[in-house]
Amino acid sequence: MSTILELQHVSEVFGGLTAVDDVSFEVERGSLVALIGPNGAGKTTLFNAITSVVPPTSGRVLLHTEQGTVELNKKAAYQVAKLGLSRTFQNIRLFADMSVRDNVAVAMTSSYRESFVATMLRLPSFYKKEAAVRERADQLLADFDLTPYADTEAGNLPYGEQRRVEIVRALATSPQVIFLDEPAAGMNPEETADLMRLIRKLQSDYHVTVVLIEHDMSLVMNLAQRIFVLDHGKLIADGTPDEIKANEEVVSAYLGGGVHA
Ligand SMILES: Nc1ncnc2c1ncn2[C@@H]1O[C@H](COP(=O)(O)OP(=O)(O)OP(=O)(O)O)[C@@H](O)[C@H]1O
Repeated sequence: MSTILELQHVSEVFGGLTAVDDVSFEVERGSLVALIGPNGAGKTTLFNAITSVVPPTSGRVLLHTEQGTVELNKKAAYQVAKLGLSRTFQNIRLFADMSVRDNVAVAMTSSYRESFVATMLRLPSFYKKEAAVRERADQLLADFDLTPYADTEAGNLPYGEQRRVEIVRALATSPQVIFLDEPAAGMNPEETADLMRLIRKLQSDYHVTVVLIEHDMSLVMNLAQRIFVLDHGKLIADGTPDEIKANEEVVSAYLGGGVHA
């Protein structure tokens, strides 16, 4: 196994508040890991720091690829996305008035970029690329049982389906790492079970490294191979689900008596 993502002493300071405090850890290529911790622990802030949405105040975020190592903290968010990191947000950010297919296709346009001239003149290559984008979007929708909704406006879908579309859209750019911010929030048990199958598929069929923030401990303990625990911005534990469940500091900071795994 090799490391794909490495955080070295990452901190994020907002005015007088240290939201992420000297966090270092490594994520193995192809693994499925979770970031957990109480409300306000700094989980979303850390996602924002890794993906350069809000670059870290200090520390380094390294992406190790076959071509070499890239320092993500020196890149803009769009460059980080191009390097193969994609994410979903706590609040769903689909284009509500666009069809499900178009939501997925739009995400792909950056990887299938056609020249301005070819687009304006509608040259044959433009139509070829358009067809390729549509074909791949439809393939992804089929893989994730979303074909019946392909022509539905995304905003009209039930909540759980919208979340699934968002994850499939994040996958459309063929990322190396996907970051999911509370994917099970607001889902009923049936939707959560579907979501767990979807997340497993990202790893098993698409070989994507998955990093997720989640408060649903049953989902986390069942899915994650490794768990990182944040509390007040600090990494207080890092281990397998069994190690985390047995960690007294984690139990008193976060899990309490309520781990239903
Ligand atoms: N842009 C910002 N400016 C100032 N403070 C911020 C900013 N973003 C986050 N914070 C603060 O940083 C801390 C960490 O917030 P963050 O949203 O990362 O926590 P979280 O672990 O994701 O919480 P939750 O589980 O509730 O989503 C909080 O105290 C929050 O108020």
